[in-house]
Amino acid sequence: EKVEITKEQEALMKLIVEAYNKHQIPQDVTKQLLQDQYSTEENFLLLTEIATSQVQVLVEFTKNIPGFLSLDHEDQIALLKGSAVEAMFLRSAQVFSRKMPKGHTEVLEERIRKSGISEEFITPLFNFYKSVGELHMVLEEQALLTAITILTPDRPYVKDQQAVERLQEPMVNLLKKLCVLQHPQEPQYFARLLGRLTELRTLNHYHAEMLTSWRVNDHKFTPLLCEIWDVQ
Ligand SMILES: CC(C)c1onc(-c2c(Cl)cccc2Cl)c1COc1ccc2cc(-c3cccc(C(=O)O)c3)sc2c1
Repeated sequence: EKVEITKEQEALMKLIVEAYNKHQIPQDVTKQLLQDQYSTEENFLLLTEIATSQVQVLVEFTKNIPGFLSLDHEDQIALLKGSAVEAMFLRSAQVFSRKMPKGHTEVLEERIRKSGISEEFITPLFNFYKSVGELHMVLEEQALLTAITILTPDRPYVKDQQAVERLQEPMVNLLKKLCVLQHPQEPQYFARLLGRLTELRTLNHYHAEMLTSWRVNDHKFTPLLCEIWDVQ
């Protein structure tokens, strides 16, 4: 039967996409990727600055998700802390899937490869970027997938999981309809998108190890990253 987006789904879509477009890392931060110092230290500092800016952007985007601010305040924090790494993998993955202006893609890859991350994490990290790139997600899908990731009910320390499910479910239903409408020739596209969310969960584990190895080599993070990642 014909797939229809309802008026209220249309309104939800508009809110999520507007929030996603409104909250972006400032150009002057990402433009620094093009500067010419490429030492491991310089790359780490640059990625730390971008990640810090990304967390600020993520918090603002999350506050615009309908219903999020009505959740229990401690649950709001638990959702942000639990999803930050996954949301940043999604965000940085978009850079690799769309051809960034002025070759951001190449310099970002170079800087990530030479930022003190051990080889064992580089492989799964770039496999994920490749698998997201192959999906050629449209902006609506990227925005919804980020909101769905943030609204994952079973994050550690979330008390009222049902309240989070009630916010996540309409987003998942909307994304499912969008996928059918955007990719009619690919019925399994929605399943492939959700498969990326599963892959994101495994990347959380790798990221925890990345943080430990950086800290062992006495790398400093910003106060915001220390707070969201419970380090130092
Ligand atoms: C603290 C730091 C060393 C770190 O620790 N782990 C990670 C990480 C790494 Cl490596 C990979 C995945 C996830 C994490 Cl969390 C990072 C760096 O995280 C980030 C986070 C967001 C973004 C957005 C970018 C980006 C570029 C150009 C354009 C745009 C754009 O949105 O236009 C975005 S790069 C970037 C790097």
